[in-house]
Amino acid sequence: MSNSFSVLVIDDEMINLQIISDILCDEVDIIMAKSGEQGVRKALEFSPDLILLDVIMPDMDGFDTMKKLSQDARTCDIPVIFITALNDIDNEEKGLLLGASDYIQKPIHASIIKARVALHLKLINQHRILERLSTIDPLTSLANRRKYEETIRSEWTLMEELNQTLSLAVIDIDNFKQYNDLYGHAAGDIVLQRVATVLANNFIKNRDLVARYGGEEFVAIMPNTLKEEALYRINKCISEVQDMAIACNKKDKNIVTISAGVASIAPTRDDRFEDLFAAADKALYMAKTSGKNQVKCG
Ligand SMILES: Nc1nc2c(ncn2[C@@H]2O[C@H](COP(=O)(O)OP(=O)(O)OP(=O)(O)O)[C@@H](O)[C@H]2O)c(=O)[nH]1
Repeated sequence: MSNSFSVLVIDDEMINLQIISDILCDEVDIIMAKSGEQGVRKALEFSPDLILLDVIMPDMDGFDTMKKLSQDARTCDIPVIFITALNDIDNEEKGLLLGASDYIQKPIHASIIKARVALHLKLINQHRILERLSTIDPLTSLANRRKYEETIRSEWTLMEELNQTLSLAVIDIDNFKQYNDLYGHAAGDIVLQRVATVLANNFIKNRDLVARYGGEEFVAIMPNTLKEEALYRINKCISEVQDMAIACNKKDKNIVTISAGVASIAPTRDDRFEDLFAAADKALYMAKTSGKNQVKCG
């Protein structure tokens, strides 16, 4: 595979699969499926960017295939374009009401298929850019608070279902006001970026998420992570920031450090993720009042 987009084509006629593939293969990677069932399987396996779906097929027709795709959280957001010989208004309406992004009538015209697919890929690209802009902190390139809120909710639910431990760390740069006052806001921004890089390099397991919560405060979500492991990883971050030895006081050579609070829980229906954050935040307060440059547990 070499193109930046992949398109799954589902059609029971091999000749149609071949024609559509020949039309699009210079612009996109093509995945072919010869039935609705195979199409659903390949959609799950390859997560294509777009699906071109025939309507009239034996066993599971295009409409049923569309219903199956929209019932699964892993495939429901993949845009679908029907390509069909059914050219009456009722079926077109039915396809669009099922959630299809477009409806192209057969016989296949290369220029129409190319233009419609290009249009939808452009929309998909724009959607991704917007999504990225709305979830990334521009200064540090970490996830932003919005993404954190979204992720903590979904991980909380998943950890409850799987009966696994969720660890959360709240991390804050020490004496940052003093640093800003001494070296200026632009230099402070560079410190934020360097600390963010340390955190990003240490929270890379499975579905870990590290986000800039606001100002000089960060959060790290560690799904399926026990408190001991969370503490080990946070202590590693604290050491690495210290080892960078970013000077923060010209006279006595103080350096930039971070403090953190960690809390862990295997959530049950009676627990609230807001309380996990509050416990980690309280532990951060203890770390600050105990001398900073350390982690405490909630
Ligand atoms: N350069 C820069 N500074 C920021 C940014 N966001 C917040 N700050 C600064 O972070 C500092 C936070 O100060 P405080 O809340 O007093 O915290 P602190 O000085 O680190 O004190 P402790 O947390 O108790 O160690 C303030 O000076 C804010 O202006 C940012 O995006 N860039």
